[in-house]
Amino acid sequence: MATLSGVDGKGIIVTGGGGGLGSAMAAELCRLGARVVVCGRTEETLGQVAEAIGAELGDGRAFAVTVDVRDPASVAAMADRATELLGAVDGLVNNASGLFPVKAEELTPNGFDSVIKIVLNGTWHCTAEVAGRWLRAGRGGAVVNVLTPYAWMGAPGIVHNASAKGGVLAMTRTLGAEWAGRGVRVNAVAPGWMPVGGTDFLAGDPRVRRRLIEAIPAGRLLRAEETARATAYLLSDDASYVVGEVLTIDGGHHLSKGLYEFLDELPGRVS
Ligand SMILES: CCCCCCCCCCC/C=C/C(=O)SCCNC(=O)CCNC(=O)[C@H](O)C(C)(C)COP(=O)(O)OP(=O)(O)OC[C@H]1O[C@@H](n2cnc3c(N)ncnc32)[C@H](O)[C@@H]1OP(=O)(O)O
Ligand SMILES: NC(=O)C1=CN([C@@H]2O[C@H](COP(=O)(O)OP(=O)(O)OC[C@H]3O[C@@H](n4cnc5c(N)ncnc54)[C@H](OP(=O)(O)O)[C@@H]3O)[C@@H](O)[C@H]2O)C=CC1
Repeated sequence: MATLSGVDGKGIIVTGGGGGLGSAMAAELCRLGARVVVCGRTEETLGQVAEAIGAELGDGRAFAVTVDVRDPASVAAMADRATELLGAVDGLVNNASGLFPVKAEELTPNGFDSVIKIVLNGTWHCTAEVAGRWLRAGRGGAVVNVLTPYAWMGAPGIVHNASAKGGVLAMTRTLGAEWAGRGVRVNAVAPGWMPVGGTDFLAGDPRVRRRLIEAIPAGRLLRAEETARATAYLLSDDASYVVGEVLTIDGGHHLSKGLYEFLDELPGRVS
């Protein structure tokens, strides 16, 4: 019986690997057989993530490397170190991000720039560096960008992050088509809200939590591990014909439109 090839034996870089989703993603990719470099700016949290994975799965599976994705020189140094640690880099997950809720009219130019530099420019710097090495070496690889449905829906209250994610969506489709013929695949996952990491603060407010869950047709929140498994698929050779695609994992949240819940009350409806 044929089995899925998965990420077993692959070397993968996860940016923002010290964060809520990044750390869960790194651990799940390692459980699926990968070896992972978690990178970000904070050495301490990265070390804790690598240590926890080591305690669960054994040494030599996860490594911590510092990087500032806004700085191309720092990204190049991270890629050098990741190659030494992993032997070969087969995949890149662009997960690092920045966000704070703000009314658009109150957002300063520097506030807008601060998020664009991390999310849009940072994704580009990492992709250009890592995929550039694959292209020059004449070998393939897989990039997965972490989006969210508001990359195409928009999100009042976070114009900086929504604009950056929209740019990364265009980057995903553009590079997906530009590099597919040379074995470099670029795809994305678009998870809905997970009560982890940068939006954990929302989870404690019962009004926010209830409103978010009510809008999700699947009727529950997403688990970080589910996003990790979707990412693993796109990184794997099973997805070798998947190019410039966005795998949405949001329980139908972005499709939750219309008046379905009022259907039985509408005049003129024949049941
Ligand atoms: C709220 C709506 C929720 C909808 C829920 C539904 C779905 C949820 C989907 C969630 C998707 C998640 C996306 C994410 O990206 S989560 C990741 C979040 N993680 C982080 O943000 C961690 C990293 N963050 C940071 O590094 C910083 O927060 C920052 C992004 C600001 C970057 O730091 P940096 O050091 O570069 O920036 P500064 O602190 O120097 O500030 C730069 C300018 O930005 C202004 N600023 C900063 N914070 C705020 C704030 N809270 N409100 C307003 N303005 C802010 C700051 O004043 C600086 O501007 P000025 O120089 O002009 O003053
Ligand atoms: N949580 C959620 O519900 C959802 C999250 N997402 C996406 O998932 C991803 C992870 O989010 P989440 O885990 O919630 O957030 P976190 O804040 O926990 O993670 C963000 C990570 O990005 C890193 N980072 C920020 N700036 C830089 C930088 N300049 N260079 C390198 N690393 C940086 C941070 O580390 P450090 O500060 O140490 O550098 C941190 O580890 C994001 O792309 C987000 O948009 C998508 C949908 C829903």
